[in-house]
Amino acid sequence: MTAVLAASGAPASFELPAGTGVEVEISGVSRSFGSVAALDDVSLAIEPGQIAVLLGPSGSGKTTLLRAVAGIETVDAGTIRLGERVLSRRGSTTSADRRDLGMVFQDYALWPHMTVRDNVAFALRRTRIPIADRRARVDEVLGRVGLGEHGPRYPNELSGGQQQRVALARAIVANPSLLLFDEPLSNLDADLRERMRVEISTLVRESGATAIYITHDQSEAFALADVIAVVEAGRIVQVGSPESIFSHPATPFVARFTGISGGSNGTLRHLGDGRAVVDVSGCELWVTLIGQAMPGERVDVIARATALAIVPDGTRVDEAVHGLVEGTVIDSAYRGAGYDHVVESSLGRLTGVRDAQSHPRGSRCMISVAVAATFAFGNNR
Ligand SMILES: Nc1ncnc2c1ncn2[C@@H]1O[C@H](COP(=O)(O)OP(=O)(O)OP(=O)(O)O)[C@@H](O)[C@H]1O
Repeated sequence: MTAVLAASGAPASFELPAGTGVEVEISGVSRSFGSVAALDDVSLAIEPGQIAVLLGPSGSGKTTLLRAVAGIETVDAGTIRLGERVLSRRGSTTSADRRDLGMVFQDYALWPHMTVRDNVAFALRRTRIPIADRRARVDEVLGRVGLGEHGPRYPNELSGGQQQRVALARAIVANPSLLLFDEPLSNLDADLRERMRVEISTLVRESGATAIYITHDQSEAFALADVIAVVEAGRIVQVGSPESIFSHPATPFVARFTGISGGSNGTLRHLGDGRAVVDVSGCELWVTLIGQAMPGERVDVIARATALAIVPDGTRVDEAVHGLVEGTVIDSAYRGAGYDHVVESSLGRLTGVRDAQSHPRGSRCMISVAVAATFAFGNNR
């Protein structure tokens, strides 16, 4: 497969043989540390070649799950199968170096006393690639990540982004069937993070490997994933495509963790087809209903920022598509393509409310609220 590098340095082409991604099946996995249940009956199936992102807050169990898949952590219950082989079960763990995987860590984890070339070559020590061919393979992959000239250097002579590229080269050099990423971008600044995210996505997809990637950054998760698993307190609470999680978050936690503008409590008035009318502080709105609720019940109402826009007074809307709420502008911030406002409204304090023009602090405004991106959750959610 021919690929063109997008990293720093001159563009070049390289031939990388595509590996074959492995199917990953995690079934009923639990792992406790003392009284802390880091993983509680976790199941997840990942198809060959997919990028699965584990998205969750700090302490939710993402790293423990990734380490269990890598064979660095044992499991108390359940199984982890990679392809045909069950590699983890209670009392039995196949070690990481016999799992045909590459790993990229947040802190790069490079050997400081080895050159860049030797760090990458280290991953080939157990492969069948003839020793005489290894140097060429290492240089090819270093070129692929934009570090063709950096082989003789030591890690402390490289920037953070370059060190992470070395780690990436080391992870892919042996063409593993599974790649694991433990928050690989969190030590990089915002601009570099976005570029490296694109490079990782391109490299992983070209390699053909299956990948599991953990992050607590929802925009990174949405940009990278074929499938997202949202992790909360040791459990996977929703699995789906980025689109399905965005449009149908299973719980208020998932909605909040995947980006909201604001929300409030309301009372459900009428039920429609997957939709409902809610009364929020005296204002009636059509919303998307998640789960079950009956008229008269209290519901959590949450709006994504994409649901909201400031509209001129007197705007007429189709209530089945958009509702209207009134609010007072608290703040206005210039965002290049327009302005984001913070507005106090009957739907609570809303952030990221867009308009092409700025509205002064303290002014009244009308906000249109898209039904498709505003959710009501019944009490059972
Ligand atoms: N070796 C350990 N000994 C004791 N407790 C642990 C150990 N490893 C993890 N834990 C606990 O298990 C829970 C899950 O931790 P884990 O590191 O998997 O979460 P995480 O979602 O990866 O968090 P972060 O994003 O902060 O890395 C936490 O409560 C953590 O304190």
